[in-house]
Amino acid sequence: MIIKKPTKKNILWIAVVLITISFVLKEFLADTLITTCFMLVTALLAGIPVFKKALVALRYKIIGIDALVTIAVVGAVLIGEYWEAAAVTFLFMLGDYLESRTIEKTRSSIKTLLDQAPVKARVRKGSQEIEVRPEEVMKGDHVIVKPGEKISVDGTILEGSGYIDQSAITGEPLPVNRGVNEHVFSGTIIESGYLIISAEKVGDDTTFAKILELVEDAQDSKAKTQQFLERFSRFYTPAIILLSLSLYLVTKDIVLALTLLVIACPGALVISAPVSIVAGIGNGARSGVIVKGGEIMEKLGTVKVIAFDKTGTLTYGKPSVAGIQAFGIKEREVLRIAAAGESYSEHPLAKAIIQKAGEVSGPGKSLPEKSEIITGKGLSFTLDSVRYYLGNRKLMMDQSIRIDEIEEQILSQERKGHTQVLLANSEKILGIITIADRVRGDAKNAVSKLKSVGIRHIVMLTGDNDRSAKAISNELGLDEYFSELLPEDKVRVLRDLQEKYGRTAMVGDGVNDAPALASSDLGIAMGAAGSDVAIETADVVLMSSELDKLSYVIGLSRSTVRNMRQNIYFALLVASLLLAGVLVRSVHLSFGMLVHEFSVLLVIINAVRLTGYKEKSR
Ligand SMILES: Nc1ncnc2c1ncn2[C@@H]1O[C@H](COP(=O)(O)OP(=O)(O)OP(=O)(O)O)[C@@H](O)[C@H]1O
Ligand SMILES: [Zn+2]
Repeated sequence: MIIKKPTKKNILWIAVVLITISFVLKEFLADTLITTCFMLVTALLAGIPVFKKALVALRYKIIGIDALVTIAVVGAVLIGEYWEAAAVTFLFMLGDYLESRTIEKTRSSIKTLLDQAPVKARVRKGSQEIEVRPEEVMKGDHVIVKPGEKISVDGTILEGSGYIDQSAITGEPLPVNRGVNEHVFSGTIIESGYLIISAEKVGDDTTFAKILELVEDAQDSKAKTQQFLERFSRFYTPAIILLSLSLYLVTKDIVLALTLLVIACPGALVISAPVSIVAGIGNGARSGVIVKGGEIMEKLGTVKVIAFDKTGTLTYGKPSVAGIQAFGIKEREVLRIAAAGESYSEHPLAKAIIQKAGEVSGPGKSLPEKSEIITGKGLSFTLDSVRYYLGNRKLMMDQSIRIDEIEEQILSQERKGHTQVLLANSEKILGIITIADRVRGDAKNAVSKLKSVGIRHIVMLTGDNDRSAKAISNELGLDEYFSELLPEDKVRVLRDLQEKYGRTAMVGDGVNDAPALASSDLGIAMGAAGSDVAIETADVVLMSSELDKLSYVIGLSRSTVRNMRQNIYFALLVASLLLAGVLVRSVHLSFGMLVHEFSVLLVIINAVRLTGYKEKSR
């Protein structure tokens, strides 16, 4: 016969039976050999795991809770307090079991995430469709997804379109429409429609896998408070042993000394901070906000200043050409030259110009012979042996190209919030391309919500011109704006803000603002789904581009910190009450253990409340 290793739960049940029999015997038979035997067996059954753990901890030079309990139990047995020994070990075991069950709850959001992981994929091989596991899909495979099915790779749609529930990645509750050439993510569900996707990232490289990994790491990383508590308990437990030893030497009361050992277990205190943080981070992850660890969770709640990048963050970052003016050449020619010049640029302005040129004169365009990007100003390039300059007024001034005749006109467009891209040869201005980007629909609301949660100073940093920065700043009701900044200027401005107002968070989209994100007290990347750099460098990652998530995550952070404090104070209170009780001799060994385990449980249950945190709607 093969005996299966009994589960924790089964051992617990056996212990329940044993302790009940012991109790009945004790009450009705008083102290007989049988009674004692039952008590000892209970203590042994429930005590051995504790003893083992204590030994393991000792090997790492840690005297922990398990050691305290072991000493107390062995002591109780030695002085003939068998019932106390049985009761203490049983209660400790029960507490331990309930603890691990409840802690599971605070991690439940990770489980929800895990449940969303795709389990199968359908791949087209030749004319056949075969079903494989997601990790077997190769880059470049054509993956087929039907309604109700989960997408198993990150990739681009080759054929078809549909409504996709992206909540697993971005936390956005509403499905989005995606069609040919658009990007889709693993872990999302296609609600209606039919897609053929070219797999670009598979297995552990997908955004979904990255999120999971981040959340897991985040839950392990320790908050300051938690580190402090751990250091504290490293000295605390040996101190308690010394204390109860001296208590014994003074009073000669061994029961008193042993009781002190048990009730002084720092159990509730040690887990008070981590359970809150795990629950808080989990809540965020479910809403598409990844807070990378406890320390950041603690910092977030105390942010005084929020600095937004403009392009792509406060605006949609999808500018389009709103008008073209030409001086001495055709408008089409201005566009053609500009588009050729932008060929190698990744700048959103460049994309707008190239797109417009494509619409006007169809695909197929010329490439520049030499092209040079001038950061924060634009670029210069050579096309058909002519040297051109394309960019803002600063660029033209550097080249001593006169702009006074068109100055008034440029300023008036800029006051409307538009960006003016100027094209010139080495002598004069040839054209002006007016480019408009729209402010995000939820930006204004997000800013006022941030004010209502008490952010003192909200500012915008941009490389764009002063007039359009001002227009947007006024529209959104920002406290201040800084314009015409080079990337290194953004870093400097952030430092000034930090000095003047305190902890500063920088919100960006990760496009040309990475240095700023990295140098602020807290870097918050948004719309990060799909952008690995942003996901990796930022401290807080908003998977979607919903700006409202900012006030939500600040509220969450404050609730988490409050929850953590409640737990710590509660644990300290219980510990000191028990200590007082022991010293006036009204708390017994097993009762002390009962209260102690109960307080641990309450601390966890308090943290579980956080998993249901929602932002109050105003
Ligand atoms: N490729 C380009 N083509 C034309 N103009 C450019 C180009 N790159 C930069 N510029 C000019 O330089 C300015 C500053 O660019 P920069 O990339 O520093 O900021 P931005 O991305 O436009 O704004 P933000 O800082 O809000 O993201 C732009 O507003 C534009 O006038
Ligand atoms: Zn930017």
